[in-house]
Amino acid sequence: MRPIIDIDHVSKRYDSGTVALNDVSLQIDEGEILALLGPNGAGKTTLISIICGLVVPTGGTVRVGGHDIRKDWRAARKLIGLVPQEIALEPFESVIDCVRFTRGLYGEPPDDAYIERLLSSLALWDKREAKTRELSGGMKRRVLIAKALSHRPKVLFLDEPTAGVDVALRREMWQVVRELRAEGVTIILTTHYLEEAEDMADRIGVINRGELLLVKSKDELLGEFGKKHLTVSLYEPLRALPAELAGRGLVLSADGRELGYAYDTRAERTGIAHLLAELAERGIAVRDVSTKQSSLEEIFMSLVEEETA
Ligand SMILES: Nc1ncnc2c1ncn2[C@@H]1O[C@H](COP(=O)(O)OP(=O)(O)OP(=O)(O)O)[C@@H](O)[C@H]1O
Repeated sequence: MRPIIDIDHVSKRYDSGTVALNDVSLQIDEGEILALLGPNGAGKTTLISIICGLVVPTGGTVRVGGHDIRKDWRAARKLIGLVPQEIALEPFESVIDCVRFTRGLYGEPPDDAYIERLLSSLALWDKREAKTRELSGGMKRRVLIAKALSHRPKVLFLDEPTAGVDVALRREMWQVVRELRAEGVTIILTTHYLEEAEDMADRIGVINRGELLLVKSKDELLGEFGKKHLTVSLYEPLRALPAELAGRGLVLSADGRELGYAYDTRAERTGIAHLLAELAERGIAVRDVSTKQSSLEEIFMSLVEEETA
């Protein structure tokens, strides 16, 4: 299957000299939800802005639906909707006019039946005649989504759509996103809420300092990096790891009081029973054991820290 978005060796150096993206390549398939994670200033908005034609890359090419975003920008942009980070709406315009207007900007003929369906699906139909300044923050965010979908794009970018939004509303927004995906819209979102990415995304991309560190399916990421950690506290500190226990991935803490062991919960044999038996055999008395599952948050932090180190 041809990807709906093909990002090929894209770089961006702003006039200030900041290198916001360094040789990023990424293919996004039709119908998937991709979450882009990364700390502040990592380059996420720059990447989205390049694909949407708002920022010009200093290197590389981007194709949307096979159309080069620079040479064939009109066709490429028709396929894209963007929900920006900042809420910017005309305060005295009605909801319906504002959505109709955006559709017109894309050169699409009026289609009130579609606009009605769109506003209804976003629970905005009752508010269609309200001026946007009369809306709550959550409603305003939904108007931004309606605007972004007014020309029926195939790809929707959501740049931190739930930043500063309360928990109930966040759930509501995610319901909207799920429904869009069910209709076949490809969704690329940036978020700082890792549980959101864990909950929603099919694939997760991690960006740090302008580099795409990895892109993996969420299950693969959690499976590969999402190990469980066993910590064994010892009665007597060890000076060093006994030679017989070396080479098994055991780590002795600096004070010698704890043995750390990472294991894959999906493995048939985790090796824990064996390990505890061997400790007992060597007369190493165990005071306590605890286990912990690594979350996406820890995986993310370890990737970013590893790269920064
Ligand atoms: N117009 C600009 N001119 C100069 N530098 C910029 C411009 N826009 C962004 N940058 C810089 O590029 C880098 C990447 O910024 P970007 O907004 O893409 O990051 P981000 O990952 O979206 O961050 P956040 O999570 O904070 O939104 C930052 O160092 C930022 O200061």
